[in-house]
Order: sequence, then structure tokens, then C-alpha cells
Amino acid sequence: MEESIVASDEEYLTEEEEQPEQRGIKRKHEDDEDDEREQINQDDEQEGGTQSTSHDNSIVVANHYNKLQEKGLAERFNSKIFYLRNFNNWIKSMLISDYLEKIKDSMQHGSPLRVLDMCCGKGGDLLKWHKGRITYLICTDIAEISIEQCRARYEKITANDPPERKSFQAEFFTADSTRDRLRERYIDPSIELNLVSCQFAFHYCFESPKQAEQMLKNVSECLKIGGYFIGTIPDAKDIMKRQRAAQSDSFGNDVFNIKFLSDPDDLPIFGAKYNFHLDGVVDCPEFLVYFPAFVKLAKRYNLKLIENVRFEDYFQMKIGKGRGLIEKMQAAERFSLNGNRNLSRSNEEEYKHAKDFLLQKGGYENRRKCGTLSASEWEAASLYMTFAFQKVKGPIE
Ligand SMILES: C[S@@+](CC[C@H](N)C(=O)[O-])C[C@H]1O[C@@H](n2cnc3c(N)ncnc32)[C@H](O)[C@@H]1O
Repeated sequence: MEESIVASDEEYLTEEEEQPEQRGIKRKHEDDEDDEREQINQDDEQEGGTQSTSHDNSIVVANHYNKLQEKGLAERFNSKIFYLRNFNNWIKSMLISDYLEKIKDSMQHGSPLRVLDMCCGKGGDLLKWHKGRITYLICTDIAEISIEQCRARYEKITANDPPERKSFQAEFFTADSTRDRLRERYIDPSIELNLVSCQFAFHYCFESPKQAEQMLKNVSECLKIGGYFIGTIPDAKDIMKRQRAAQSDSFGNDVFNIKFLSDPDDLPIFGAKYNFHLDGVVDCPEFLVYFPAFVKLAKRYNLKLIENVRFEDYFQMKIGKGRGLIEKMQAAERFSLNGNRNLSRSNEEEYKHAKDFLLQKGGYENRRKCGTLSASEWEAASLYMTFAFQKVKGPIE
């Protein structure tokens, strides 16, 4: 691949300032500094009345992920979101390797490196942990079948290791990270973790303040001082921006759709619910993560925000280092000015940004080929952001 682009800047600008479309979720937060605390209290009081509905949601999510079939390579290749999934996987690879490096740089050579993969699913990140040469991994997820598949995948990856000297040891259990205390389920509850990773899943805890608190308690409880909490979530600000632009409760394209189940003009900080549909992979309720509330809550658990970066910016930041991996992971599709017989989409509009990019570049760099995502896939990829927190000793200002 000569050059990797996914979209031109003009088409997918991020705006730094808070946009009016944020007001729906912001208003309540601004009204009262202790708003989240109030919501927690209300939650406690109403527990009997609201719990069943709330649990129903977790059951829907668990059932949804349990039902997802493992797809073969051919089926995955023919999916409309083949490159999008690989691109998301590349982002995770870069994020994970970045923080594993930071951890290794700060610890004594030969010290154990222990990781919690919270909401691990079928173990999509197991190879990353293997390549990252960690010592110990805890895998947990609400979906029992996913955990079984994750364990099986781990056995496969480590099958050639001598049993007494596996490349890394691991434990697996089913739990609701938003309700259960994970520590009580660990083989060693006194374990000290270097890294907690929660990929494409933290948003499920924003159903209620109580669930968000439990999730963050689970993150922080066994994390060493100096250890990191990393993840990927939908960017609520961007979702609101798109909802406002669409002037509809439902928007998307042929690969994804978001349908608001809460009133977009009067969103609560917790429980702002929408249904997310992603072609053949996701179709279940999710919750907007109002980021300032996330940061504020995290502080209570001594987790200090290090960075939060939208995927499109993260791509720009990491492409220098991760170009080779993009190609290896097939995280972008080859587009050429000389003809494109093998593109996944026949609609030329899907690659207009790549063509414009090359025509513009070609003038002075003579580039004829680049790597890209179709416009529809990019619209879905650019819904997301990465985040990283560090566990610190004292209270955070
Ligand atoms: C989109 S998948 C991501 C899986 C994995 N982290 C990855 O990146 O491949 C979201 C995962 O979150 C899990 N999940 C959702 N709610 C959960 C909860 N309350 N507790 C634990 N896991 C949960 C789902 O079962 C699912 O496996």
C-alpha cells in the first residue's frame, strides 16, 4: 500500500468546541454539580421498581451476543463490513500495543504483566495479548457462549506451548461487569493488574449511574497505581451531531443504523438509549456515554484521563507506525486510479474521497493507489473514539 487514507479532512471534520447538539445531554448535568450522585440515590430508592426492566436490557444484550455465530473467513470476506471490522481491529491493536509498551517501559524487566479483558466477547483480542507477551489474562463477559468460545480460542492459540510453560496463563468467567463485583470471582482476588481493557463495551454501563459506578469499581479495584484503563466507545457528541443533522430519531446508511429509544431533545445523563444496528454483527440497545460524566465518575475511582481520541484522529496519529499492520490486517481496501475490478462496492460514490485524494496528490506525488474504506464503512468507523485513563494515588482535582 503506497498511502493509506480513509477520508479527506474536509469531509469528516471534528469540531473541538462543544456543539449545540450536545445540549440535550448537557443541560441536566449543568443544572447541578451533584446530579449523577442524585441519580444514584434515586436508583437505589427505585431499585425494586426499575430493576427488572434494567436487567431485561442486560438479558437482551447477553442473548444477542450469545446468538452471534462464529463466521468463517469466506463469509467474513464477503461481508459489507469486512474492512471496517479489520480497521476497528487495527485501532484496538495500536491502542493495546501502545499501552503495553508504556507499561513495559515503566516496569522492571521480567516483572509479570497482568491484564483484565473486560467484556472480552469471543476473545477477539487474544492474539494481541499473545503478541504483547503478557503474563496473565482475566477474560470476562456477560455472554456465556462467548466466554466458552474465548476459552477455546485461547486453548488453540497456546496449543503448541508446553503445558507447564504456556506463553500466558488465563482465566475465564461469565459475569455482568455492571452489576457483579469481579474481584470476588478472580482465582486470586488479591491480583494486581497492570492494564484493564474494555473494547466496544463500556457504553453498556451507562444505563444507570449505579451500573457505571460498579463497572468503574471493577476497573479500578485491582489496578496497580500507574496502571492503565483503555477502551473504545461510540462518541456521544458525534452521535448527537449526526442526529441533529438528520433531524430524525433514526439515521445511518447501508451498514449501520442508530435509532433513538430516548427522546433526543431531553436525554438523561445515564440511560440515554438507542438501538445500534451494524450489518450482521450488532443489533441491540446501547447507551450514550456523556464523556464529562464518565471522566468525573472515573475520578472517584482514582482514574485520571490521559487521552480520548476520535478514531479518525487516532488513525492519523498512528498511521506512521501502523502502516504495515494496516496492510497485514487488511484494514483498508486498495483503491487505484488505474481501475478497480475488485472493490467491495460497485457504487463509485463510495470511493469518491479516495479518488479526489489521489487526483489531488497525484499532481505532485504521482500516486495512483491508496488504501481506503468505503464512505459507508468510514461513516460507521468514525462514530467511535478511544480513551485511556491512568490509576493514580491520591484524589484527582
Ligand atoms: C461489541 S462486543 C466487543 C467484544 C470484545 N471486547 C471485542 O472488542 O471484540 C461487546 C461485548 O460486551 C459484552 N457485554 C455487554 N454488556 C456487558 C455487561 N454488562 N457485562 C459484561 N459484558 C458485557 C457483550 O456480551 C459483548 O461480548
